[in-house]
Amino acid sequence: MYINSRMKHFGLLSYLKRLFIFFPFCVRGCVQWLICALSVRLSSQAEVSSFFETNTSQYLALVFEKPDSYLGRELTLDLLQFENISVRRVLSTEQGLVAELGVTQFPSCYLYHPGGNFTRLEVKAEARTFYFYALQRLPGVVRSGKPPVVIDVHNNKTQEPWRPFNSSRVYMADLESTLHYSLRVELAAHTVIKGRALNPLKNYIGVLAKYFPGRPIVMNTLNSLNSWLQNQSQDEILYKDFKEILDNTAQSPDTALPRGERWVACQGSQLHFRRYPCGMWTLFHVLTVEAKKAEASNQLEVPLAMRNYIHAFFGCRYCAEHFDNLVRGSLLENEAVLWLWSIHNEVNSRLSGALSEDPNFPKIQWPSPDMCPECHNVTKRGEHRWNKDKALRFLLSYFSSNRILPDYLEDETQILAKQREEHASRLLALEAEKKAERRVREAPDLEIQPLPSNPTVQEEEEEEEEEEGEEPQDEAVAEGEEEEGGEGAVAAQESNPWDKPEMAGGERSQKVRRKPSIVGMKIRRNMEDHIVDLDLFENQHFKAKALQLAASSRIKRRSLQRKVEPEPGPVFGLGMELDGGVGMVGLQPVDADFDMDVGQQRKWLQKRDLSPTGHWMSTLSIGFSRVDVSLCVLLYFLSCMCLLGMYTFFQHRFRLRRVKFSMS
Ligand SMILES: Cc1cc2nc3c(=O)[nH]c(=O)nc-3n(C[C@H](O)[C@H](O)[C@H](O)COP(=O)(O)OP(=O)(O)OC[C@H]3O[C@@H](n4cnc5c(N)ncnc54)[C@H](O)[C@@H]3O)c2cc1C
Repeated sequence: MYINSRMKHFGLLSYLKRLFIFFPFCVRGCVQWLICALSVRLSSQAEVSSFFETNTSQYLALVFEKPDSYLGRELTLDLLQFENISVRRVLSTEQGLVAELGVTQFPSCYLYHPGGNFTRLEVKAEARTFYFYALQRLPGVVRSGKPPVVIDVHNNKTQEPWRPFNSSRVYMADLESTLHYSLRVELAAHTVIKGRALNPLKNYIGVLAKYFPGRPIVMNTLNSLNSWLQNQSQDEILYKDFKEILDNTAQSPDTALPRGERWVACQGSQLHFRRYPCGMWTLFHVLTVEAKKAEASNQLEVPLAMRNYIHAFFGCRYCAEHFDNLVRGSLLENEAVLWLWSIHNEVNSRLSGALSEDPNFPKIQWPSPDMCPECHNVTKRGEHRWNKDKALRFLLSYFSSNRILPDYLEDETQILAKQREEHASRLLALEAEKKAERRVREAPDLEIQPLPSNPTVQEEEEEEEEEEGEEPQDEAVAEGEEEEGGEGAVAAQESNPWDKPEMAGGERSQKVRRKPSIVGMKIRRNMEDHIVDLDLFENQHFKAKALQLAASSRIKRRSLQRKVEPEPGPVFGLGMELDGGVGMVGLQPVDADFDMDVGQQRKWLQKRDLSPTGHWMSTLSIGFSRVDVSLCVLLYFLSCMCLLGMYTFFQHRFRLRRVKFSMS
């Protein structure tokens, strides 16, 4: 009996649970059906002729079809989220309109313009995909709430100059920019690369050295990185050692990877759109195609290297997780080119209309019917099918190394000259430092004070707090310095967002240790000192930048507060919120002068990604000064007192009334 009732109870519970799970889907289905039923309208000649008197749409798309066709309904649903276009079904039985336009083919689509004229929509096949693609690309048709960004072709001071490009070609400048970003910025967030992250790095550099179709100077760099990595027998490497090979500090001839980013086909209409993630996709498509052409014995080498690199290092952890799940769920076919293409299309379909989508470069199922009409097939029932053989042929040609355009590339001799200059100035700085140290040693009466000559923003803020009579809160920097190479050291570096871009690993700790001698010199600077103290100069320069940045980021944070904060969205490298995030800060800062460096990226990764609690804490405390908080507490206290006062007042009145009542 008891068991029976328990069973019933259990059955009811599981029923409720199921209901709870499926309820949202049922509601969604019903809502979609309702929307469809309400918005799919049959049009008559009378309605069409008066359409523009009551509507502000720029176009009216008339889908002429047989009564049993679903095309008009599907297109109405597809285009519901677009502005400036309306869709109407016109049945073949609607004699008036059919005769007026002389329609003989069902289905077919006609556009009705405000001027009163009709034009037939030309598509390769009378099918949903083709119609949808053609209609959403009509001038003026935009996704609701996403107006296209007007690209200012003429350079304005805050944006990079727009580089005109051919949208059906791949550019080497994008690929080199991706390498620069990946190797100098993304990897630099990891002071020590060890354990399970080391193999992905080795494989990534391995496939780059094998298949990257780069210029000789870049290939020399990739090859030296690859052989250096393969010779590392320990299970960890320091990023700063990796960087020395990358920057060719040994000055091997004709070896360099250009610095900086020059996005061309991966340019976005705003600085937070496209760029590095676009470059990453392009790079991996190129590598898979090159591996295929080289008839590599292991066709999975590139997809696996990509998956593991993304998993271990990709700046947008949210994207990496999604990608991981996608790859796990997909069949890693032997045909790597097609595999990556279909995975990419799945990502495109998920992100279509998301906040991270550049309105000027909408996410589509790629290649579009315009780019490769033969890649698209339509079944007899009007369904879309990919022609995979044609798609493979298209991909092999599109990403082929001999079609990659060299436009906008920095000249090789310039790159090498710059590298030599940098090397020379680095040597000069080292020499200056050594001289300074020698001077300190030779002058024993010098008072050595280990003052930090490069205060971080955090330290600045602490100083401010100390001035206000409060204790500094964070001692991570000091602790980190003591534990070089350990977690503390990482924390110390991560807590300093204004580190120089090329400073990583134990380098900073070493620098801090060297400081006393230089700081000591600072006190006696009045003595005619001809040594150029580059450290001091750089410190001042970075400090000024840091303060400027801190001010601008404070302003940004305050303005962001006014927006609705969604769930913590994915953080892309330097803080790009994608796919449901706010989409506020890009891979490149909004101000071109504002060089986001390694330290900043570390701070972003640490604050916004690696530690979700930290993210929320920082989100909660954004923009509230101590005065705000005190005012809040004061107001809270006053309202409590007011409530208490009212309560006692009414209690007193009621008591008086009760007394009066009992007396009478
Ligand atoms: C591994 C990975 C995972 C990501 N996950 C997310 C995520 O979860 N959320 C998020 O918001 N963003 C994510 N991104 C970023 C996102 O996919 C886009 O890269 C970014 O929004 C820029 O889009 P885009 O318009 O430049 O085109 P991209 O999708 O970056 O494509 C770059 C270029 O590749 C070509 N192309 C497009 N589709 C295909 C295809 N199917 N096959 C071959 N070539 C194609 C086109 O020429 C296109 O211009 C991810 C990026 C990567 C590399």
